[in-house]
Formats: sequence, C-alpha cells, structure tokens
Amino acid sequence: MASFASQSGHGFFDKIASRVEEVDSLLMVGLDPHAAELGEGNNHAAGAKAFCLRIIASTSTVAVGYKPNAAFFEAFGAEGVAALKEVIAAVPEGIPVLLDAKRGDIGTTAAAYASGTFEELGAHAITLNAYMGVDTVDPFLKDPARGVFVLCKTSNRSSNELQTLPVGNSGKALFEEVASLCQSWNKDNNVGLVVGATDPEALARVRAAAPDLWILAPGVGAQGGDLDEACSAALDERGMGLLVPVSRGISRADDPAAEAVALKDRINAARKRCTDQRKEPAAAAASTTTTALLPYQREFIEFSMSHKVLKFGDFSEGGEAFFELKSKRQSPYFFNAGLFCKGSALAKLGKFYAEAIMNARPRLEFDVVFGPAYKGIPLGAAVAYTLADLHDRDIGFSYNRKEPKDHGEGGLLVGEDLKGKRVLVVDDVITAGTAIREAFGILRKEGATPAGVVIALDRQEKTGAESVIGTTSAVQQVEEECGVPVVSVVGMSHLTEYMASKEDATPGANAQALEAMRAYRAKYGVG
Ligand SMILES: O=c1ccn([C@@H]2O[C@H](COP(=O)(O)O)[C@@H](O)[C@H]2O)c(=O)[nH]1
Repeated sequence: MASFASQSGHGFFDKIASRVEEVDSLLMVGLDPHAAELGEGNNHAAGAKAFCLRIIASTSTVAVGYKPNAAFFEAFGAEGVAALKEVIAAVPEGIPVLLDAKRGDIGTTAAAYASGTFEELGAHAITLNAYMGVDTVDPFLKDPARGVFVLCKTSNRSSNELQTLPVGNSGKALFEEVASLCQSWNKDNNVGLVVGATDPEALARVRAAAPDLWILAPGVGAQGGDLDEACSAALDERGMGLLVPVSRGISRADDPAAEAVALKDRINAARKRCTDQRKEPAAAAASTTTTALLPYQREFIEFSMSHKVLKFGDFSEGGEAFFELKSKRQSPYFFNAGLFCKGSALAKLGKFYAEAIMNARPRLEFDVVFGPAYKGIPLGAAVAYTLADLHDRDIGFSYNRKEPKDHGEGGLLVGEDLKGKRVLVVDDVITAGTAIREAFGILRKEGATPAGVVIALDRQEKTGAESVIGTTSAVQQVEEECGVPVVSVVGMSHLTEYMASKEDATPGANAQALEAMRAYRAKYGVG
C-alpha cells in the first residue's frame, strides 16, 4: 500500500499544499484506463494496470497526486478492483492518491465505503456526492490525514439541471449552498470541492462561498476548460487552493511524460499571470504584450532551428551574420517555413498552431479553419486534425483553389461549407498582408465572417522603405483594417527573449547575435 503518513494535527490538505510546493505543480494526473486507450488484446484488468503504471512512471515528478477513476477498474469486475489496489500501491510514497468514486450513502454504508477506500484500497482521499447530507460525509472525515472532495458544480453539460437551481430566497444556487456547507464541515483541513473548469463563473462563486477550501477543477483539455479563467476564478489569496486534474489530455498524448511537463508549465504560467494581475493589474496587462516565453514557444523555436527554418545571425569567422529581406533590410534572423517539408514536421506544426489558438486571449471563436492556397492548405489541415485529436474540437476545414475547376464539383472552394460561419485563417507568415486580404475577400463572398488569423511567426516590424519607415507592422495593419485578431505561435520578441535566455545560460556565446536582434528591434520593431 502506498504510504501517506499523517503528521499529527495535519489535515489532508496540508499534505497537498506541501506536495504542491515540492513539485511546483497544480497538476493531478488522472488514471482513466478507457477501453479505447488500452488497445486490442489489452482490454482487461492487467492491461488497465499496465496502462496506469506507465502513466505513473512517466509523470511522478510533476504530479501533485494521482486520481484513478474507480469506474474504469470496476468495469473489469473483481480483477479490475484488484488492479486498482495494485495501481494505488504502485504510486510512489508521499504522493497522494484521490479515488474518484463519487460515493454517497447513509452513514453506516458510508462508513463501509470509507473503510473500503482508505483501509482496503489504500487511497488517501475520495470524491463524494453530498446530496444526502453531512452524515454521508462524516465517516470519511474521521482521520484528518484522509480527505474528501465533495461534488459541487461538476464539469458536465447537464450539471445545470440541478446544481444551479436557486435555494430558498437567498438568491444562491444549490452548488453555492454545497460550497458553504463544506466550508463549515472543514474542521480538520480535509474537505475540498469539485468544481468544473468548464464554468469559470461558478468557480468564482464557489471561491467566494468557500474561501479556505481546495478546489479540484476537472475539464481542462478534452472538455475544453480554460486555464487562465480557471486560475483567476479559483486560486485563493495565496495563489493556492486549486488542483487541475487531467486524464485523457495526458494519456492520449504522443508523449505523456512531455505532455505532463507541458501541462504543469502551462498551468504555472496561467497561475503566474493571475497572481501578477492581482498584484499589479496595469503591469500585468502590459507584460502580456511583451514576452513571457511559454514552453511550447521555446520548443517551436528550437524545432524551427533544427529544421533550418529559423536561422539566427552567425557572428563567427566566415559566418552569415545578416540576411537580406525582400525589403532590403538586413535582418539578424531568417525564417523560411517552406523548409518544413516532412510529415513529422507537419504533425508538430499542427500542435504548435493549436497551442497558439488555445492560448490566445481574448479567445478565438470560430467554426471553420481555412487554409488559403497554397501554403495554407497543409497547415489548415494539420491544425484541424490536431484540434480534433488533442483538443476535442472537431471543426470543419476548407481551402481554395487558385484556378477554378470546370468539371466535377467545380468552383474555387473545397471542404466545409462556409456560409454563415466564423472562419479562422491559417497561414505561415504575414509579409505585406496581401494573401490574407485576398483570403478574407473569398470568405466574405461566400457569406462567411473572418474570425481571426493564426500564423507561425509575427516579425513585429514596421513596414515601409528605409527613407519612410512606417509606424505599424503588416500584422497590425491587418488587425486594424479587417477588425480581426492575428495570433502567432511566436513573435520577434519571443525570438529575442530566447536568445537572451541562451546568453544568460552561456555568457558570451550569443552576445553579438542578441545585440543584433535588439538593435534591429529598436530600429524597426513594434509592440
Ligand atoms: O465534474 C467532474 C467530476 C469528475 N470528473 C472526472 O474527471 C476526469 C476527467 O477526465 P478528462 O479526460 O481529463 O476529461 C474523469 O475521470 C471524470 O469522470 C469530471 O470530468 N468532471
């Protein structure tokens, strides 16, 4: 059995708080062995166990705790329950295990559930349904080292059927009443709440009703919950009190270990944005327009360099220090997306674009992805594929032909019907903005509304000839003229930030390249 010693007088959430600090993470890793993920030949209890052990082994350095969902084990009968016990026992010592079982019954039965969960299975906490009142919860609270998370406002769509019903004349909803009750039951720091990340308004109301309780906020990833909104609504005054469980978002990733690290970083970045914003709202707003280099952006920069798509000036003897652009400017870096020409590169590109789309603030609202011919076509397809595969957003995609076809279905457009739809245009870079304006023309002719543009790199530089350098960039001009946001995976500010971090790590190695980037930005840069 995985040990989880109770320090006397310390509640379950004291342990959670120290684990959060120890691993600098709010990520709870879900262990949901969906039959579909076990694969043919492994759809049995042993397969479920092996699946969970693989996830545990690859995520234990970033997981605050693990959350096996009992349903996926019980589905395999007695052998499944035995596998669940073995999975819990395999969690390294000191890492809390929360059994997601959503129990709730009269006191005597609840006591049997508590003993089964804590003594027999060895879990340290459990999710409960408190619909039947406090006597159904009490038996789980006898040992302060064992915790409960009471269902408060769940992440599923039909949670509004009951949980938001008004209670009495207080104007409060049922879920707020649950939150207040749980706050009053929390004598030993071992009562928490489940509130879906899919409903940030409910999260904020719960935080107001239960200022001291830890909130488990499922629904990030496959269910579409937003991290920034969840952090702003649910973090307590110390920037703690929130746990983000993710199951499929990790288990279905190509590389679950890397995805868990990326998720931890994304959650921490959102947490930091939120705590900065609370400290100094104006400074935080300004900092979002500069450069917090997120992990996927660093990865994109290194990935682009490894494909020779992105080159920085080489200031060594005989190296190419500057690259002449079409505008005749001498640029200290060069980006040529045409060199992404392998299937694996396209797959990764799709992920980077999808990350940029999911991270965009304000959020991008769109129904269809459109890839303008020619370079946008594979990009649009890769983005639509990735949104469906990794973000559970199965949206249509469409692209145009440069020459109309005079037989078959004819016309200039292929793919999803665009009429009446909000369309996100996907392209590699914006140089003058001509291609994007043309794409918008096509969309409007079809009765669609351009909803935004996503590109790989924003050079963030002013347009115009050397003698009359303008004041805005091509991207800003598209945004202003067309009234749509342009989102990029990275901007030149991120490239400069990246070079600065390399220089910090190895002083002197990139000093001239960094200086050239800064000088170029000072002369031509916007934003
Ligand atoms: O409101 C709730 C309560 C529990 N869950 C459970 O969390 C995970 C979510 O899985 P993902 O793959 O990360 O979407 C799953 O075990 C649910 O039963 C929830 O989603 N919402």
